[in-house]
Order: sequence, then structure tokens, then C-alpha cells
Amino acid sequence: MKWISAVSKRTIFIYFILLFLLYLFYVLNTFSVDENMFTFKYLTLKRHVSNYNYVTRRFAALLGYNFKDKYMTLRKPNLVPTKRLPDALIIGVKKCGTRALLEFLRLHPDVRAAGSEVHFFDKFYHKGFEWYRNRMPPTLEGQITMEKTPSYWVTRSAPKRVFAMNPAVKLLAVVRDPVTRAISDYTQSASKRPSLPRFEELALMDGPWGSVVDTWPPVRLGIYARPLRRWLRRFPRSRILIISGERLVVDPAAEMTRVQEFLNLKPVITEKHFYFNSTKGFPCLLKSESRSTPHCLGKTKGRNHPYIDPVALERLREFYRPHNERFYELSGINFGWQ
Ligand SMILES: Nc1ncnc2c1ncn2[C@@H]1O[C@H](COP(=O)(O)OS(=O)(=O)O)[C@@H](OP(=O)(O)O)[C@H]1O
Repeated sequence: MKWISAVSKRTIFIYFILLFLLYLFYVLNTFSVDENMFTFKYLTLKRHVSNYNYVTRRFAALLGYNFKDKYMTLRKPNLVPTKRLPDALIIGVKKCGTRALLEFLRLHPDVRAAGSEVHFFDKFYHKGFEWYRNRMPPTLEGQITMEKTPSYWVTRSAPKRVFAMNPAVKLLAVVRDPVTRAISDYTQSASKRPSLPRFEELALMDGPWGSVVDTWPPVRLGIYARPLRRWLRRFPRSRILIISGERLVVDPAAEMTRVQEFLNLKPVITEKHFYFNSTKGFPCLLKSESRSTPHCLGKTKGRNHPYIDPVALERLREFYRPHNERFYELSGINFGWQ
């Protein structure tokens, strides 16, 4: 419409708006106090407003004003899922129930998580954030993107790197009695290498009465205070949720209530999602995102542990006692491990 100058376009549009307001004023004035009539008039007005909204936008577009895009953006939420960097991370601890926590969280419709461990902050940091973002599932606006990699907990550079990605990221760590954790770690290694020496031989120097080998990874990983101190140098305590691996087994719904609260999620995951499978000895899911029938975590979760000499167990408990105390102090939670 080249023949309409910019000034006259504006004038025509202003006249149009004034005419519309005059009409609204007229309709409002004709309202009766009668209740039924009011409802009817209200609905009629609503329909008129919506019609005129449409006509106004069409008319503005005809005059060369592009109202449409702005209007659509304001009205419609982002309906296209996009890959985003995580808003929350399960950073550890290995063999404490990290898979169970992730699978339970995935029951929530507002949580989207990478299925396998991404290992970005420990192994693949050199690949860059774009690579990392591409490993994430597509998420809708309002949904939380997550991933779990238990080795982040003990990776020295991880706190700094995670902070560089997003200083407001929420961190979750599951912990468990370090003695049981060490046995669980050993059981996993032994399942891959049946020739592995007995646990007691690896964990203690010169048999059950000897001193604890604190350099052996399954033992060292149970000293939770050290890594927690490193994470606390970068993140406030309020940004790290420490979850009891034992409670996650005994009362998963209660622990998930804490988790959902921490992540500002609606409390959707409740006891209705779980049942206790007595054969497995663990809570299992009635249904999940991928399966509509009851199922447990895989065979590698909830393995039978080998018999361990009680003297060796006592030596390990003695060893961990001061470390546990330090961890209780730092975390502000007494986990009550013996
Ligand atoms: N619901 C449920 N089902 C099965 N297993 C459960 C569950 N909740 C917690 N656990 C405990 O999780 C332990 C494995 O921990 P992780 O998933 O962190 O292991 S890993 O680090 O990812 O390998 C695993 O250790 P093991 O018992 O030694 O196999 C379990 O004790």
C-alpha cells in the first residue's frame, strides 16, 4: 500500500482504535443488572473482543504494522523441545544409588534426563559445551534437564567446570555407609574379573587385622568429606542436596519428596509409584516413562554382596569413623553410620 503515507497510516489506525473503544463503551453501557443477562452479555462481549482483536491485527498488518509475530510470541509458550545444558546434576557418589535416584526422578513429567552417563566434566570437557548440550534430551520450557555421572563427585576440576557452565545449577549427591559402598564397588569389579583377590586382602594390609589401605579406590571413595569440601568452595550448601542412599531404599517416596522440593518441582512422585519387590530386596517401579508394567532396576543394581570377615568390617568402620564425623559436620546431617 505505497499510496498511503506513513503519517496517514498512523492516523487511520488511531481512528480505527477510537472507533473500537466507542463500540466497547456502547456494549458495556447496555449491560443489565440481571444476572443471567450479565453472563450472556459478558460472553457476547468476550466474543466481540476476540473478533475485534483479530480484525485489529489484520487491519494493522494491511497498513504495514507487524503486530502478528509479537502477539504470537506473547501468547504461545515455546512448544518446540530444544536441547539445553543441564539445570541439575547428580554428581555422585558411585555405588550409592545414583541410578535409582535418576530413574525415580524420570517419573516426573517435568524432568528430562540423559539416559547414560555423559562424563563431560571428567572425560570430555575438551569437547566443549556445545557437544555437551547435544548429549541432552530435548526439553520443553519449564522442564528440567538433568544427567548423572557419579565420577564428578571426585573429579578435582569438576566443581570449577560445573560453575563455569552455570553457577546456579542444582547439585544432588547420594551417599551411603562407606563400608557397604566399598563392598558394592568391589562386588562390581569382581563381577567383571572373577580372579580378583578377596575384598579383605585388597582393603586391608596383611589380612583382617592389618591397617586399612586408604589408597585403594573402593576405600578412598568412602571418605566423603574431602570431595564435599571441594564442592562447597564453589557452591553454597543450599545448592547441594545430599540424599541418604539407605533412605532411598527404605522409603523412596519420602526421599523423593525432598528431592522434588529441592528442584522446585510439583510433588508428583509419591508412594503410589513404588512397590517393594521382596525377591530383589529393593523398591521397584509400578510404571515409568518407558514401561507401563511393574519393573525393577537392572541386574547390576542390587547385587548380592560376598561374605566379609566381621573383623575386617570392624577395622573399616573404625577407619571411617572420624571421616564420617567430619562429613556429618560439613553436610549438617548425621547419617548414623556405625
Ligand atoms: N531401587 C533400587 N534397586 C536397585 N538398587 C538400588 C535401588 N536403590 C538403591 N540401590 C542401590 O544402588 C546401588 C548402585 O548404585 P549406583 O546406581 O550409584 O551405581 S553406579 O555408580 O551407577 O554404578 C546398588 O548397589 P548394590 O546393592 O551393591 O548393587 C543398590 O544397593
